Amino acid sequence: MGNIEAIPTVDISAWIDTFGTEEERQRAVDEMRNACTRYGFFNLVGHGVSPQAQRQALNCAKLFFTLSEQEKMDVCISKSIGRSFRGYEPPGIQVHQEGLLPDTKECFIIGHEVPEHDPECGTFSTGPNLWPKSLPEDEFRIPIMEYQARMVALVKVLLKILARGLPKEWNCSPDVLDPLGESNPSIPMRLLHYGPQPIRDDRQFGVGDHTDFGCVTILLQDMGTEGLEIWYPPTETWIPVPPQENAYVINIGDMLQKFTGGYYRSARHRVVTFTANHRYSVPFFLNGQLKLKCKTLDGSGTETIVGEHIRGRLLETMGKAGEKLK
Ligand SMILES: O=C(O)CCC(=O)C(=O)O
Ligand SMILES: [Fe+2]
Repeated sequence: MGNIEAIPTVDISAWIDTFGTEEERQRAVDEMRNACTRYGFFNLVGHGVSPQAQRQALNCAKLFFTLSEQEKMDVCISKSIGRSFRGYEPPGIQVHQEGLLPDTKECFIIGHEVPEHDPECGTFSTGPNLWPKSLPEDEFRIPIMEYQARMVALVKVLLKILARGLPKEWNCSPDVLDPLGESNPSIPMRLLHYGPQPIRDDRQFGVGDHTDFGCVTILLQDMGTEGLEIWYPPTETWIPVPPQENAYVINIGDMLQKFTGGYYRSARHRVVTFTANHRYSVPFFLNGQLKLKCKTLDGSGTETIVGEHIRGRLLETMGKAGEKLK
């Protein structure tokens, strides 16, 4: 077996530009299927999101983490309504594996904006976002919500391509994955910051070895801040996934792996931060429509309710800070 050193790159410009030919669109389907059945990860290019929009999202992350401890704690997750799970999560909360220390990352979580008067407000992952008072709207809230809308549009295209890549013999409709991204799906986006960790400790990571809980993750990494690695079982090695200019890293999560009976892989990954550098990244997670009942598409019959699956997985990692989700 050859030396596997990099995840594949998939170009979806034929699905974004109206002049893409059928042959080019099918090529993107085939490439994405290969990437998702084999690695569960790929670099995405030709996605149509401008470099300016990407830079602005990262700048919002950098801006948030210039706030003082007090300003960050003013929008702490514990202040979000019910189980809506929005706002600032301090470092040292999530633990992904027994024996590992809690993640060093700190993050700010933004979801679908649901007003307080909505009857669903306060249910899991559903409610108003928390916005820091000291950050001007046009530098923070507005660009973030614009970027979120871009991510929703992009993930809908990815669902179309992934649906077309499913095995022919399953006879799935080309729209079979669409409901995951419809009717106000759960779409947490995390502005992430990893502080430097100059002293190496094999139990301490930026984010410890884990799989994502939801369906599809669209990850934006800041150039020059390496650290993401994915586990590749055939060679039993960690493959580094360095940031690429203007690209995204896409990965499949546990919910889509379940829905497709394991056809698309939810791969283990982690963020190694044994460096003196800061790292910023912005993952957008399509968890899916929380009430949706997903019966395994291969016909084997197992049914999973998206919201129950996601909340259960989150609770496993949140320790005491997860009390509010119970
Ligand atoms: O920061 C990253 O590159 C990845 C973070 C991650 O894996 C996650 O938040 O699930
Ligand atoms: Fe992840």
